[in-house]
Amino acid sequence: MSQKIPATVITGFLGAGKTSLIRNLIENANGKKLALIINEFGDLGVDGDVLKGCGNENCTEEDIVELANGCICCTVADDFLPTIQKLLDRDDKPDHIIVETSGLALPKPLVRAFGWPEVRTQVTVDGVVTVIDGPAYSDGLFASDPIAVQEQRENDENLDHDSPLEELFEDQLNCADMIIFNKSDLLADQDIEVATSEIRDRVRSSVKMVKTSHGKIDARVLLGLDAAAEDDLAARPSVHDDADEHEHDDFDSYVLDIGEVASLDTLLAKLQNAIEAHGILRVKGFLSLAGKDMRLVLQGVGNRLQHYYDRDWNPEETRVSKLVIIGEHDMDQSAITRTILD
Ligand SMILES: Nc1nc2c(ncn2[C@@H]2O[C@H](COP(=O)(O)OP(=O)(O)OP(=O)(O)O)[C@@H](O)[C@H]2O)c(=O)[nH]1
Repeated sequence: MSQKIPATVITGFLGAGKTSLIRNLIENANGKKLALIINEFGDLGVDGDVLKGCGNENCTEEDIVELANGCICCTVADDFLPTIQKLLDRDDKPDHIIVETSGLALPKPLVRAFGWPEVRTQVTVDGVVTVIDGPAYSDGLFASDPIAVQEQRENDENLDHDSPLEELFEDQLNCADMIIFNKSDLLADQDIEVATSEIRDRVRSSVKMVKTSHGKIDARVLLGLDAAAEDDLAARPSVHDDADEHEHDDFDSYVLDIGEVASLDTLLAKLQNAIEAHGILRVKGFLSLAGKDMRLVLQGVGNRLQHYYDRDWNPEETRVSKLVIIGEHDMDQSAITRTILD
């Protein structure tokens, strides 16, 4: 029998740096031919577009498949399985498959799908890599709020989990073979030490931990973990093990079309206000600026906004300015829109 193709599952919360890690991997693949399956929460397909912009021969546009119909963990049968089957049916098979889950996905149902008979004979999960947003962890974003949890429990006796963010974080840690503690450039050494030692206490002793900036890590460290995670599910407990599927009702996203931007500074100030006033978790998209030939990529994680020009607008494409906005389910979309557009 021919050797199985290794697949790496990259998981981690919204904006942790998964796409940055993959971009770095494409550029340093040591000649390996990669295929990417990119799953995104929100309808804009920003990550896929950013990665296609790399233009690298290790990973051409045809090697990148986007799955934008919600979280991969809940659409494995409809989306993931046919996609991977198509990759495996190709004449020029990839050397390694990388799957980027959405920041809200639970990794375990995806790993379980690799155990399905049609897949397991041809592919094995080389490793589950969980990317952590270092500063967000240190700011306590994933820590449960014991008082709030207790109050929720008193109102709902069936509630058996912590906050949605804490719960996701726990699942992503429990499933990991490797933890990437990212954005270490934004933290002091002492904070990194405290955070990484807390995290180490929460994961299996075999889990490797690496700190990175901008997802820069040697491909030889990231790939080749040889975990066969699909055969090792029992060691990866999930708070959702007893549920058929998990609800994404805790989170919501919408796309805002803001038209041509006259002043980037004004827009950034309004966005900052909206993020702070409405607890927006993630903003990303492309902007058309008046008088500029290039497309601007805008990325917001928590209250940190970044932007850069990625390429010229093509003469045949319509210049649009669209942002996907992701927050908890009760975010007030019309108030957010007013803050940004008025
Ligand atoms: N300062 C700093 N910024 C980073 C680092 N890694 C990623 N970023 C920035 O964080 C933002 C989000 O990075 P992505 O790589 O898109 O994160 P992601 O996990 O793919 O995001 P989602 O797919 O939306 O969940 C971008 O603006 C990146 O440039 C890092 O190590 N340091």
